[in-house]
Amino acid sequence: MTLSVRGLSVNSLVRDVSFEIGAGERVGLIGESGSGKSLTALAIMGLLPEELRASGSVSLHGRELLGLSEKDLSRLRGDELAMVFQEPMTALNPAMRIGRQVTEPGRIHGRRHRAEDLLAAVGLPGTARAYPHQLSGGQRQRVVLAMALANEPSLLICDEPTTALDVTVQAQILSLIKTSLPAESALLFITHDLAVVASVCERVLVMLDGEIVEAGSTREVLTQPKHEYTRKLLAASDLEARR
Ligand SMILES: Nc1ncnc2c1ncn2[C@@H]1O[C@H](COP(=O)(O)OP(=O)(O)OP(=O)(O)O)[C@@H](O)[C@H]1O
Repeated sequence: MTLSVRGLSVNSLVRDVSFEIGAGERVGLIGESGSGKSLTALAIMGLLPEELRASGSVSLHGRELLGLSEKDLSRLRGDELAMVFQEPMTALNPAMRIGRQVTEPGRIHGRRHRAEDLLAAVGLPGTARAYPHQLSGGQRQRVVLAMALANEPSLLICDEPTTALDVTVQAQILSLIKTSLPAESALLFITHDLAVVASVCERVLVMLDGEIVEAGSTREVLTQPKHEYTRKLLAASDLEARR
């Protein structure tokens, strides 16, 4: 199993969360704002703010991550573990050329990549000498994806990666995630958009008030939701209208 989360709690904000993601599996995590999706992701990455504490177990290929030293965690991040956030500028250095930024994760982890190759793979040939402010929001998110995927992570976590982008660009980024993620990588995709889950994920977890209240195949959960909260989420979405 690539990722195994067992009884994960973050203070009392996330409670007793358990799920697994196998190699190549794409799993959605949905739920309303404040339900604990981001804290779950940050706990897996070892990036919780100092005042919060995770308990339970998070293991990657059988190796326990909770309690690892910052040094060991930073060795995993950008290599085995990668994360893409909603706002690409949070992951980019405004004063560094794009080409150098995309090769940085490789350099840190002792691998050499050509910036041009990484950028071409995300549809941005010829941009290596640009600075982030010279790119559009969608192009910046492509750069972040190029960085996240450079070392072919075992697990990629995307936290609302398209929410800050306009609709046409959202579709391009989603299709890029689907096509450029290595076949063996596990994906945890956080979104509030059920149409996105339907297009990207084969399984989905539904979070409410810090707990997972429903889990199953995307088809099952979106067509025959068991939990009342999932039914409400579906009723409130325009998923049918977009089909
Ligand atoms: N550093 C913190 N200290 C205390 N409470 C926090 C902290 N960070 C987040 N919370 C609270 O934890 C709960 C879960 O937050 P989280 O960001 O995981 O929600 P979310 O489901 O990702 O929401 P969104 O979709 O808005 O990002 C919220 O009630 C939030 O206010």
